[in-house]
Amino acid sequence: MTAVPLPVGPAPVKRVSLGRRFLRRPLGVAALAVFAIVVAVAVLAPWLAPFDPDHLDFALSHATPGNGHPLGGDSAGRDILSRLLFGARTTLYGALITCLTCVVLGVPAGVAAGYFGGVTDRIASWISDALQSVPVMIVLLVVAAGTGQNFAVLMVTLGVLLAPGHYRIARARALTVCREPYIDAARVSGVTTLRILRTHMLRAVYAPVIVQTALTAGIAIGLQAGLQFLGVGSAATPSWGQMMNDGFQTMLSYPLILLWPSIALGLTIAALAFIGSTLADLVSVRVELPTARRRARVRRELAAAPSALPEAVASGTHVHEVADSALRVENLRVGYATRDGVSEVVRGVSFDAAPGEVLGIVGESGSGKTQTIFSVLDLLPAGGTAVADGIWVGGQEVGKRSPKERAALLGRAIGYVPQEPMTNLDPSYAIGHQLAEPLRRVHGLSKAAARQRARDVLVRVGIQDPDRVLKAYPHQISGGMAQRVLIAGAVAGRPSLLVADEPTTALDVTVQAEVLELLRELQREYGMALVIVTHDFGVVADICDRVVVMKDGRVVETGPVERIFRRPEDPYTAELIGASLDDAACRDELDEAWSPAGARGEEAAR
Ligand SMILES: Nc1ncnc2c1ncn2[C@@H]1O[C@H](COP(=O)(O)OP(=O)(O)OP(=O)(O)O)[C@@H](O)[C@H]1O
Repeated sequence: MTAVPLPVGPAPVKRVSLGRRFLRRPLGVAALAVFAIVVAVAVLAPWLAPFDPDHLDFALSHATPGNGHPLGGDSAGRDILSRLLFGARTTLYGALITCLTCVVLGVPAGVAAGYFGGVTDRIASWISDALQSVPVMIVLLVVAAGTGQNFAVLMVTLGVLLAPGHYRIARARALTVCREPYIDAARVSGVTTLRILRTHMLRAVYAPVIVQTALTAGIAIGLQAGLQFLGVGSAATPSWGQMMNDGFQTMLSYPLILLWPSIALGLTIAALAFIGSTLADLVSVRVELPTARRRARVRRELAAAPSALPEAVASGTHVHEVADSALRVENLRVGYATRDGVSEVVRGVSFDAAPGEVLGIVGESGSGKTQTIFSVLDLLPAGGTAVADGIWVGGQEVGKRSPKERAALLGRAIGYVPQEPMTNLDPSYAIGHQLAEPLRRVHGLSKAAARQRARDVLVRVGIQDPDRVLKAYPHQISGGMAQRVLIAGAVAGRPSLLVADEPTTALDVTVQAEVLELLRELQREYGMALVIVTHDFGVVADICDRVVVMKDGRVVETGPVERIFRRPEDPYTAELIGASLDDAACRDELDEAWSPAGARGEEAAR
């Protein structure tokens, strides 16, 4: 076989900052522009205002727009535009005090409660719950009465009352993050608690806190205007709430006086709400999905890439006729849209597997094994695009079918065993439910029949006490048992093709051997084709008949296991075998096992 020249690795996918992603949302940008104008107006009010906002001119009382007063005059004879511009200052100043108070009190308390838990969490959560049950407006009126209507104190009080919003968000995020393995890693490497809180935890909460702050600012502005409308605050300081109060009293005869501050207030609150919701969208979806146009471009570029098929076929990539294959993949390409074009992660991969055959797809981390398999299953992550000359399952072309039709193959024609047993079982449901539910939904079995089939299949995969396991939750069984459960789920529907993605990586050595043996037994018993993805040539040696070696998204070599071990044609394959089987004793055993007189015999070697 001729070695395929290796391409350079795929271009790294650039991470786009939150700010830049925000600027791609038209609604968010419009809201930000409105808010920026309000801020600019507030800062530049002394220069922009045509008149002193407190200057009284009785001739201007209830004046309609015109005569140098674009928005007219209020009931006391003051220029409405000037008061509106200065009112923006009061409004934003109040919102700023409230938001700062929320952040300063709520975020550290939430992070500490989530990280330390126990008494800290209980006390902080109790205070937060107590604050939430307080009637905000009444407390503000009492504080206004007690402090001589001090505006700053009122806004700080409002911040204290709204701080539970920030607290809850920071606590929830901290609770999730503090269980992450990288936090444990930081702890064991001697990083101080203060540093972990400052770096990892605050970094994790900052995005949702920004969202919450934008929403809180809107709420604070609304409540502040409500207080001013009720007459709280100094009459000497222009504010939108006071202006609304003035307009409200003359609403029927001079409606414009009420209209201007209402528009200013409405626009500012709406802008903050849209900024908040756009940020919330961006924070919850960290990876931006390419638009339909970019996706179509990726598809075109992948399709236009030169085909690797003729050489691959010539070198024995396909050894079965289409009709005789359980799985056949021809010239598969997978790409992701990047800012500079397309990052191609699978580049013209072709292989096939016959019923009853075990095919290993082997390669180092990042070589494209999982992307290849996920393309077959139509489970590529959002943003990934697969293009192929053909994908056949059981002799039927499925690559051009709709996503719904592809999904219908899973659990019926194709079974799938994932890499991480624990994370693939839902902790909220008992094992029995998780096994029986797909049998009922996909195969239409009755509840009792599905449960019986689930029990039978658990027995078949070697679970000693199936009745206990059926009732158990995932955290009550070991990793090895969980993998057996997933294998049971994958074969329960009697698929003709079983795909296993690194099924032993998360298990210890003894359990690995048992799981491989089980897969081999089931594959023989049900006559399935088994496609097993692995980075380990030891696994290939254990159970595979043929192997596809991948690197940088391409097939570098393919052939029967015996031949590949004896005479790897590509230096990369030799290197990979050496890295996996560096124990001389093991190698000797393999050599012996694959001697012409060995168990599998010369006949199987091609
Ligand atoms: N969502 C994604 N967006 C962009 N590139 C991706 C994405 N997922 C995977 N890739 C890239 O695709 C390439 C192949 O990844 P793949 O997961 O198939 O590797 P692998 O051979 O299965 O390795 P491993 O065993 O470590 O999972 C890698 O370079 C990876 O960075």
